[in-house]
Amino acid sequence: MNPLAVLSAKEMRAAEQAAINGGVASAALMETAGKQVAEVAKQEWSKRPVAVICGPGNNGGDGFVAARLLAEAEWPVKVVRVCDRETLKGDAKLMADLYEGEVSEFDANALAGVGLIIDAIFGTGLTRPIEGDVKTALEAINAHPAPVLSVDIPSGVSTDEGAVLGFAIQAARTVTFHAKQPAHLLFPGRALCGVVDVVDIGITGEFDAKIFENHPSLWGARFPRPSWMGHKYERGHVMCVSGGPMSTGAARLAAEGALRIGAGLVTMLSPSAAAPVHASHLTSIMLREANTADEIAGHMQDAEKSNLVTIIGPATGVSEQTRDKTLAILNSSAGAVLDADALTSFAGQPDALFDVLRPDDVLTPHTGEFSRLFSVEMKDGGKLDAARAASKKAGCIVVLKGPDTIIAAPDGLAIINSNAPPDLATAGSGDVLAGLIAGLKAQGMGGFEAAAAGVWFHGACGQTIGPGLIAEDLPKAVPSVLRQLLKPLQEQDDGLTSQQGAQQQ
Ligand SMILES: NC(=O)C1=CN([C@@H]2O[C@H](COP(=O)(O)OP(=O)(O)OC[C@H]3O[C@@H](n4cnc5c(N)ncnc54)[C@H](O)[C@@H]3O)[C@@H](O)[C@H]2O)[C@H](O)CC1
Ligand SMILES: [K+]
Repeated sequence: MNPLAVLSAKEMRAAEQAAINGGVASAALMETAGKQVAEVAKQEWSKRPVAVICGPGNNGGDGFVAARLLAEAEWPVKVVRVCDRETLKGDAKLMADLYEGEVSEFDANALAGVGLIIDAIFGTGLTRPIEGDVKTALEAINAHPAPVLSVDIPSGVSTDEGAVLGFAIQAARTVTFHAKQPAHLLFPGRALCGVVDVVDIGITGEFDAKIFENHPSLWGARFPRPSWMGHKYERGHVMCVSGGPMSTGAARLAAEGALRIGAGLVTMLSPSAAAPVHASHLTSIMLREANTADEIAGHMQDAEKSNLVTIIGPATGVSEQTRDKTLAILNSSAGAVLDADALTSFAGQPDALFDVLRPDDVLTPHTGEFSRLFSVEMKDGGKLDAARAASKKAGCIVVLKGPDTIIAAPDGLAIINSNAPPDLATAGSGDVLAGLIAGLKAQGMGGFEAAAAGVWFHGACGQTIGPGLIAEDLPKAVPSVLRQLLKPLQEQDDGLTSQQGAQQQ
């Protein structure tokens, strides 16, 4: 299975069942899961009194295994149950029976003197909000100074959404099995996991995953690279529609993003009144006047020949005019990246936009713009489903921005990004992102991959700069990230060339 695959709770159960059908004993999976938890505890922490808190299901079963193995390794172990003994069944009961030490019920003294807490209360089987005695136990764990190692997922976090169901554990580290689940990548779940270790428990076989964690290995092979014999006209053209004279910076940030990521030509389409402002800033980016939707349409005419992709939205203003300009782009053969005001200009009449979007167009809303366009209220944990549903509804690629940006395609595929530092939450940062995506699309990447690669680049540039970052820094950081990304790909090429040379000799 692709190591970047992200499985839902249901898919995880199906993968587990497939392994069992293939001849692996379910108790063996649980034994390995518990063993891996104990191994992580031993690797990460020195020997110390540990409390293993076990819940009613198989997550608790993993906890009993970890407790037995840590006790065998002579750790002082205390097992505390947050359920009635009778509720344990199947493999969990078997593992509870195999644990020979004392098991107590959770009370005020349960955590006295412990230096590590293993949270094996709930995993993928959490179905309802945490309340009552269980909540009291979770509160006591969070209030205790010892670090928490969560089994599979911090108890209280919903696997498929990363939302807190009533109350949740704050872990220092989380050991999960076989593959990550959405909650390990989506906030607030991701922050509650601490460091996530994905460990092998012996589940093999292919799985047709629909969700992936963003990484160059998903799209690196299709990432554009300049060739020796190529010229700028083969590297695509990005046009960027500017706002008025007092709002030109956003479009310039987008244009710079597009040029830095490698688009061969970038042109600013500016209202006449704003053209002098741009003229005093732009050097390698071309400047053309375009005041109306018709004039924009005129610039789109040779779109196919130059592989033109047009960005509209950054500070273009929420207006009928922006709507008409957007429609002019979508009714041409130019590709489109629609951001900010271009999206909000269709709030209340989204079908006028959805009817003309093409599958490869890219929308890049932040949560507020998304809610306005798709008329949905965003709740904690609703993001992944909302982005996938929106992509289907709009019939194009949707990039729902945030600390855990989702890139969704109409066929249900989704990528969750995980490399964005919080420093990226700054004015103009999203404008650069629109430019990066358009620049990659103009160079021939499909909308979905261009969006995933653009989002990853944006995060990597943010990491390169770090604290103090302003949006103007992002295009400047692109070359160093490009160098890092293309180096291994270049080495692969060099390897191939030398192999071919050897074969020819
Ligand atoms: N995926 C794998 O291949 C493996 C997973 N393992 C572990 O198994 C758990 C999932 O186990 P499951 O029994 O399905 O669920 P839980 O242990 O999370 O708990 C279910 C249990 O809890 C009750 N319950 C649910 N919500 C609440 C609530 N809010 N309050 C009280 N009680 C609640 C529910 O009724 C059930 O009784 C997975 O996470 C892994 O840790 C295997 O061990 C290895 C293979
Ligand atoms: K847990």
